[in-house]
Amino acid sequence: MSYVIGIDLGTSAVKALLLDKSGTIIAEASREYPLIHEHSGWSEQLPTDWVDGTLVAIRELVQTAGVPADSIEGISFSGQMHGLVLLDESGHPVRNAILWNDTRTTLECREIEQLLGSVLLTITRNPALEGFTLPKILWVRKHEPEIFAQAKIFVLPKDYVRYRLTGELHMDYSDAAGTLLLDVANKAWSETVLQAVGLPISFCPPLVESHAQTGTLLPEVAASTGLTTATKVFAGGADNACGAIGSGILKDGLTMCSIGTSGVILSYEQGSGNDFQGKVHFFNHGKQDAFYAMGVTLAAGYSLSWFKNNFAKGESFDELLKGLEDVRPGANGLLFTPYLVGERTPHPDAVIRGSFIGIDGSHERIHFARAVMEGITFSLNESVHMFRQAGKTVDTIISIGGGAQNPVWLQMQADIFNADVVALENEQGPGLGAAMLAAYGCGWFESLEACADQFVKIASTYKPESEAVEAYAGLFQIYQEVYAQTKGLNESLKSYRN
Ligand SMILES: Nc1ncnc2c1ncn2[C@@H]1O[C@H](COP(=O)(O)OP(=O)(O)O)[C@@H](O)[C@H]1O
Ligand SMILES: O=C(CO)[C@@H](O)[C@H](O)COP(=O)(O)O
Repeated sequence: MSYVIGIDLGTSAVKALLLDKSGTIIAEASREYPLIHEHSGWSEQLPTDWVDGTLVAIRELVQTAGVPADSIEGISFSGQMHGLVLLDESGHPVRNAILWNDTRTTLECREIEQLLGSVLLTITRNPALEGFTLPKILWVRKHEPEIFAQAKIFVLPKDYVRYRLTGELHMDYSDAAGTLLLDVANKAWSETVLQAVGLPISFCPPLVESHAQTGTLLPEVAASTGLTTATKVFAGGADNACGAIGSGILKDGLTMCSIGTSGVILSYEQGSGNDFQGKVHFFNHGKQDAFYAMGVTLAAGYSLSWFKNNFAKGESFDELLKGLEDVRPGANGLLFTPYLVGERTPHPDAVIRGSFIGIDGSHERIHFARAVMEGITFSLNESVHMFRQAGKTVDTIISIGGGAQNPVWLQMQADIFNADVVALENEQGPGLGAAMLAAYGCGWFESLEACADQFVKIASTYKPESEAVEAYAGLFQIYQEVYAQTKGLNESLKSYRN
């Protein structure tokens, strides 16, 4: 038997899956790592934490699986998007990575808009948003010139890990699309954008397809993980592109909901023709020459983790959420907006922060937990709503990510989205997508679609229930008002944040 490994370099943890040729998951391992929030709106991680976590997770995976090392043919990656890793001449990071949910770069976004005007949207298919990579590069250049002077090239999180495993530097199109430096439709670094911001093309790594082989494991990596130097390493993709592959979103009409640290509603696009005018992100897929559009909630799973860490410390999610199904839709009049680190879709706003509206003396912790989950799902519903307004049919949504582990949340998604919500046998779509890229890259299948037929396994479908759909339709309208009503208040509160 032959095997492949999929690594999902998430924001909360790295998760590794080992699968056989039938798409059965043989073993799983994961390692968490911390986020560093030095100031409100800042979010960093240590690139070495990602590498250490990945090596330990692979070692555990290989030991648990107990399969011969030389039967593990390939390995590939899914990675949290947009995070800036600056490398010096010897390939060492010159500072911490600045992550996708770091919103310190509002001024740099305005600068990019001034330099490029409407050309930016035409080339990169996306507006300048704080989370994207280019504004982070400009921020470091402006605020840390001595550190920036040491930087010779930039990569994204999973590219750095892959580099440390193989010694080779590459970036795939699906992740490059989130940098704001890629000509998305033409699949090339944009000389117009690079010139406008004064960066040389040598600052950008070579581009490859997500299923392309980019090397094999270095001897010291093989030794420390229990793999061999013959293990083929494939580029991999952005976590949302890989999530789409891992949930079979490989043709028009299919939609995915992912609740990880962030939350995403993603819709497949066969060509680059559809123009959403920057209202949703438009990126290259991990499937060659395909695309996807998506709306992003910055603090989706993060909002629930924040709630658990502060009000249920030491408890598991299952303990915190016990009795969730006994609270009716609307959490007894309590509404939450998940703007803990600002928001992206539909309100690109780095200053807005979250609210609980309607706190009542009868509310207990479980009402707050339900309100948090409903608020996250309402935020995602804004993206569903936008896609429907753009003429897309959204009647079935494949739900993945840590949030898909709770059946009450899956039913809540069906009721709020008013669509069938499909759960897979394993919620780790990005890791599965990464493993599928390795399986396809190894030549096990003639297409990603053929691989999906074998690997993507549906567990259950949640149907919308009419009474809850009606209740949520009314609550969603109230939810939509909270942003405008709290925007000014949050602007006034900004100077009190540290
Ligand atoms: N048992 C659970 N029930 C509900 N939500 C959960 C559960 N376990 C994890 N989550 C949610 O999933 C999130 C992590 O999802 P994951 O896909 O692993 O994130 P990432 O890829 O960003 O590291 C957590 O922040 C939490 O909100
Ligand atoms: O910024 C985005 C997408 O544009 C995020 O979706 C990141 O890619 C992080 O993903 P998770 O860690 O939440 O999976």
